[in-house]
Amino acid sequence: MALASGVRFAERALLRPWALLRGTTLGRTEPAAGGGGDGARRFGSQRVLVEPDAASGVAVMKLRNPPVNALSLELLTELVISLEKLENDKTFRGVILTSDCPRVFCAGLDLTEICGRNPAHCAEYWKAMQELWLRTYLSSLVLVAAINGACPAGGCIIALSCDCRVLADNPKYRIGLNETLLGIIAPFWLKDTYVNTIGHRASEQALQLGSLFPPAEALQVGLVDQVVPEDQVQSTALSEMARWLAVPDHARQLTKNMMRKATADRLLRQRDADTQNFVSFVCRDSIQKSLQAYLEKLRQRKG
Ligand SMILES: CCCCC/C=C\CCCC/C=C/C(=O)SCCNC(=O)CCNC(=O)[C@H](O)C(C)(C)COP(=O)(O)OP(=O)(O)OC[C@H]1O[C@@H](n2cnc3c(N)ncnc32)[C@H](O)[C@@H]1OP(=O)(O)O
Repeated sequence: MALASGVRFAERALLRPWALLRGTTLGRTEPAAGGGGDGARRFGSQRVLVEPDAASGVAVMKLRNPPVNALSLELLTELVISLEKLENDKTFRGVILTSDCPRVFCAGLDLTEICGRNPAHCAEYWKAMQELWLRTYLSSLVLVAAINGACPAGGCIIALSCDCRVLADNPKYRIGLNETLLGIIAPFWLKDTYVNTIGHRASEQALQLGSLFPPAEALQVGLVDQVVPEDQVQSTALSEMARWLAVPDHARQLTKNMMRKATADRLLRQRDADTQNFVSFVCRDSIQKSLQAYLEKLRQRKG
């Protein structure tokens, strides 16, 4: 379904979120395997599986957009709506974000959403990306990223927006912002998030070089908080969650807001200009050629 352009994504998501979903089944509720009561029922959508545990107040949210959890417009939309649903349900205090796809947490922007597309589509897509970042970065919930696979670029943005990151110890699971290697540039709000996490000098180096850090280096630079064997990612994420939930919500939430608001406000003040910048940048012929070549390389690499 084509969406009317010119209407802000956030406004539409708030007014009629379901209308944004193309061919999705968001809101479906089904019993979890072996589950019984309400606390064990899972809900979600085609691309986001939510396993809520009402007793602990923690939900596990799994990205499932195979093969690599590329952030399609649909996945972005479903993530925002699932998060909003949990935020509005006072039963929940924390979310563990993880991947349902083997070996990949999230491959970042779905390049097919910005390659060979018209400016209106690119604008709509970018607004959805901004919306997800704003929602996660300012979420009142505790968000723990259980990173069970490769985590480049947009995947790293999602992880960085969480409060805590646990990475599986596998040399193939690299994390970082590799935009420059694709010939594109991380927007200022992404740069700010990086700086807030690993500091100015480390960000300056990593952003320019497009560094993707293997687990030990990611831990050393402060990009993740824990690196653990792959089969312990989930349990470690739960332990981290318990540590964060031990703090009274109001004090933690106000502190989080104090730490993050200025960074988010910077985007909120210039959201339209940021969208325009993105669109005019990615629609340049030279950038389209780079993206096309990069996608081609990814496809050939497979064969
Ligand atoms: C001044 C103005 C400012 C302007 C701002 C401009 C730009 C803003 C940038 C915004 C910031 C965010 C940027 C991004 O996120 S860009 C995306 C970067 N992502 C990557 O570089 C990751 C690419 N993928 C991989 O490295 C690997 O796929 C992998 C994630 C490590 C997984 O490897 P593997 O399991 O071996 O899978 P394959 O490589 O075989 O891939 C399977 C199929 O998936 C397709 N694929 C992979 N990644 C993407 C993607 N990001 N988008 C779309 N499609 C993707 C791949 O081509 C394979 O497809 P096929 O089955 O058809 O061959």
